[in-house]
Amino acid sequence: MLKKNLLNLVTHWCPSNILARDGKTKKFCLIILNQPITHVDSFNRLWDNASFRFVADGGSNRIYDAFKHDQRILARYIPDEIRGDLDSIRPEVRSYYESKSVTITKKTEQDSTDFMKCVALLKEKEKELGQTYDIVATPALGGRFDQTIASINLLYMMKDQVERRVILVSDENITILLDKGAHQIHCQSELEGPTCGIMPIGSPATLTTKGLKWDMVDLKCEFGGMVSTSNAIDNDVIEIVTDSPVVWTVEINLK
Ligand SMILES: Nc1ncnc2c1ncn2[C@@H]1O[C@H](COP(=O)(O)OP(=O)(O)OP(=O)(O)O)[C@@H](O)[C@H]1O
Ligand SMILES: Cc1ncc(C[n+]2csc(CCO)c2C)c(N)n1
Repeated sequence: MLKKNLLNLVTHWCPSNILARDGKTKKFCLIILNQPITHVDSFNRLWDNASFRFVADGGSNRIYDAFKHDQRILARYIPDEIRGDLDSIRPEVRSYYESKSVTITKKTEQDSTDFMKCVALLKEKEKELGQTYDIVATPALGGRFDQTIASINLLYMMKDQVERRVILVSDENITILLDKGAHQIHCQSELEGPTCGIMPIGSPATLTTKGLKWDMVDLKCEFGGMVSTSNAIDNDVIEIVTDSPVVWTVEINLK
């Protein structure tokens, strides 16, 4: 390891496990957001690897539209629950999932997005089950910029929940938040890479890394100065030490 934090703790990550075909990933709850499902292969892998599948309001239209060409295929993608303010789900989509006995719950608070309402739903389920699940949300990022920032903000809101991880999966990327401290990211070349980025979105961060094409040594990164974009994985294990939370993103590359 390059450097260690005061407690000598290193956080280990292998986020691309969620896309593995062998289902070796830790249990997670998949939350489907309202963006087009274009990469069906990665969507299928996430669906199959998930323990629960919750849909944020208009995300239901996206599943329906992606698979409606074949009723048998459509019937393979029945979520556990649809939740949100329900201003986006189309009537025929609602009827379809109601006919499949899916619980559809309306929540109208005006301070939380429908993505956040699905996170609240998971917390309710966890209380019942006495177990915590990681969260994988897809298709996340892209589309409306305010929604994209709301999803990144959710990573920051959840960062102190040390028992769970939150992973955003967009068409081309896996994105997570690394809290201040030392991290090892285990990369799988059959699932991800080569391009990656480390972005100090919440505040400036001083970074030391090992395993990247452009490594950093005590380098201050900040908006208005250096932000490590278009970097590349150069080793199976990436080591990162940061004094503030940073966003890690890596390109999906299924082989
Ligand atoms: N245009 C978009 N770009 C990126 N993400 C989106 C977009 N629209 C929706 N989402 C994500 O999908 C979730 C469900 O979307 P929904 O169908 O409720 O649309 P919305 O009513 O515009 O969203 P919200 O009510 O959460 O502001 C949102 O909470 C957000 O995380
Ligand atoms: C300061 C502030 N800015 C924006 C909103 C609006 N808003 C944020 S999340 C949400 C729910 C969307 O379904 C809405 C309407 C707010 N409440 N407070």
